[in-house]
Amino acid sequence: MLKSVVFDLDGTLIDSAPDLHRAANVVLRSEGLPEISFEQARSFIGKGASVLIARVVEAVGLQGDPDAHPRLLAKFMHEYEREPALTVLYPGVIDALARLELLGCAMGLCTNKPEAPTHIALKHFGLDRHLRAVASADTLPVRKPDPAPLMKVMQDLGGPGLYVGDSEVDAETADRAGLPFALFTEGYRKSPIRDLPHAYAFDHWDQLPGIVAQHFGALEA
Ligand SMILES: O=C(O)COP(=O)(O)O
Ligand SMILES: [Mg+2]
Repeated sequence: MLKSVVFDLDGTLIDSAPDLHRAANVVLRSEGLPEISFEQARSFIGKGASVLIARVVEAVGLQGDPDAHPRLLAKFMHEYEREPALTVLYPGVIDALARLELLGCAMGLCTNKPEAPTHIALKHFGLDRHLRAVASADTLPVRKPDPAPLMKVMQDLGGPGLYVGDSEVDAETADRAGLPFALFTEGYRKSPIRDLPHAYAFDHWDQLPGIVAQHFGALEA
């Protein structure tokens, strides 16, 4: 039986908040504006770069300036499209992906990070060799929580399966796609675990192969 497993990227496979925070503050400094805190940056992640910069613009009180968003977003993309410097894989990710491969899973990615930095990060961390299909924020005209990118990745893998992510956006996306959701609890969610609809939850990647085996085993039984 087909075992499709699709992952979110930021806050799920990689802890990228430090690089996103750094890039946002490089932009703010270039504008002579006050920097944002790490906690602010972390809370702005989830709906892609454009929304992150909209929140930055609001945080520094520039929402009245119509040029601020496009200008800061262009600077941010320039700053962010480079090799990750402060980003790390969550512990156990590579082992878990190797074990999922042994279980015969077809794996893919559905992220709200734009294509260019997505592919730089996947290659940097050696994740690309495990992922047969990828949808980023700009792959389709719509992005998460619209279910279309997730459904496209599942289709590219051969059929529906499990979505694994860390946020409110991911839980909503899986729900709208009619797919089961596994919540990684150590990412960038803002709500309590119980408020995010999920079939499974895990706080360390060494738990995921067991969850996946149980999920598809139950379907086979
Ligand atoms: O870059 C973002 O805002 C979110 O990215 P993610 O969908 O991989 O969590
Ligand atoms: Mg995420």
